[in-house]
Amino acid sequence: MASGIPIEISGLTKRFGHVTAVDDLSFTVEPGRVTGFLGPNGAGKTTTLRSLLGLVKPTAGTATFDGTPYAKLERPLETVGAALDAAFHPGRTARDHLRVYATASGIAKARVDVVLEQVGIAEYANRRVGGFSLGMRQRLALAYTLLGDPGVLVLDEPINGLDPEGIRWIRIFLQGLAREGRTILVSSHLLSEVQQTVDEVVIISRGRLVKTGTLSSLELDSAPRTVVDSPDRSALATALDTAGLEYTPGRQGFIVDEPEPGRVGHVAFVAQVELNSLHRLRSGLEESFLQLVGEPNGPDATGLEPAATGTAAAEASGGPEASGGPKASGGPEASAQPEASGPADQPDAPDAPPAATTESEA
Ligand SMILES: Nc1ncnc2c1ncn2[C@@H]1O[C@H](COP(=O)(O)OP(=O)(O)OP(=O)(O)O)[C@@H](O)[C@H]1O
Repeated sequence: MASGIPIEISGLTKRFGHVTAVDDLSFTVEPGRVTGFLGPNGAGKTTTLRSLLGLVKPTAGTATFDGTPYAKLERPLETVGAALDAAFHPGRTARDHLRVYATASGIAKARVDVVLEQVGIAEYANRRVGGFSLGMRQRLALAYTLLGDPGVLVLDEPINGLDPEGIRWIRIFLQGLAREGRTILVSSHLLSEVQQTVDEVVIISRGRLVKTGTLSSLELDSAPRTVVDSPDRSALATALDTAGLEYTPGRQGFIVDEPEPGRVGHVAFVAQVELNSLHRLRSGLEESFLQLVGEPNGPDATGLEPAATGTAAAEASGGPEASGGPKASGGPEASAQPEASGPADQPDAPDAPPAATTESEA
């Protein structure tokens, strides 16, 4: 096995005509762990990966493997295994599909059966790929990436289309490869899809970096808050204001920017405000992710509907923009999403290698 080396993205920018797909993006992916490359549809993930693999020419910046661009790698397939836009000849068997690439790359044919075994489809080696399920195709694409036993794997949405058993399998498989010291970069538009698989996350939105770090650091961002309600919301709002607690009104009460319900209860007690609800609200990882990429799940991602404007609570709290609400980083454009269309330059050519080699610019 080739040793894992870092993937280095530095100041990467890619414009297609007037569309800025990737905007001054910088991050590093280290060996020995599985890194999730996350962002909603159209965020620029595929463009970044294609830049990394030399399939599109960056407008600015670099994307390298420990300083070396893909095109300059001496033995690319034995350094980097990449599955982007996997396309298969439907009439060819899984074994033949891999043999073609092994032969073209000077890789021993014996590797074909090794990798088919590794990804768990050895028993289908002589079946035509045309009859494969999406999950089997995903495994075949993965087998291709492993042909050269590379130290780096770059996988675009490898979990998409897998059933729960397939997801469990790929999680254990990728983590095993990472523990061997490989660098594993896995893209996905759904955090929930990869959260069991990845150790680190790189999150982008509209071509820009919004967060890098461990999955647990993202968990910290989804800090718990307290939901509290009273028959006298106006008095409760005054009590919260007096105590300096920040909050957002919801139909089921106020969502207070305070993790300890006991503290909120104490504030109400001191102000002699009767409560009829007091509990902790833990927002999920997925919500935290959606906040980061500027896609809050509705006006009140907590699941609590906002109070009608003009109620005592809303007035007392300063209305729906009061702090204590979701900390979306997307600003006023948070809901404006770029078109979710993928590159138009990915022909499903039956004989094309999994990494297509064309580029079109809008
Ligand atoms: N070849 C191209 N020509 C024109 N625009 C493109 C091209 N490739 C990508 N884009 C645009 O660049 C933006 C980023 O697209 P990209 O496919 O990189 O995002 P993504 O995060 O991979 O999304 P998805 O998960 O939907 O594939 C989108 O607005 C897309 O329409």
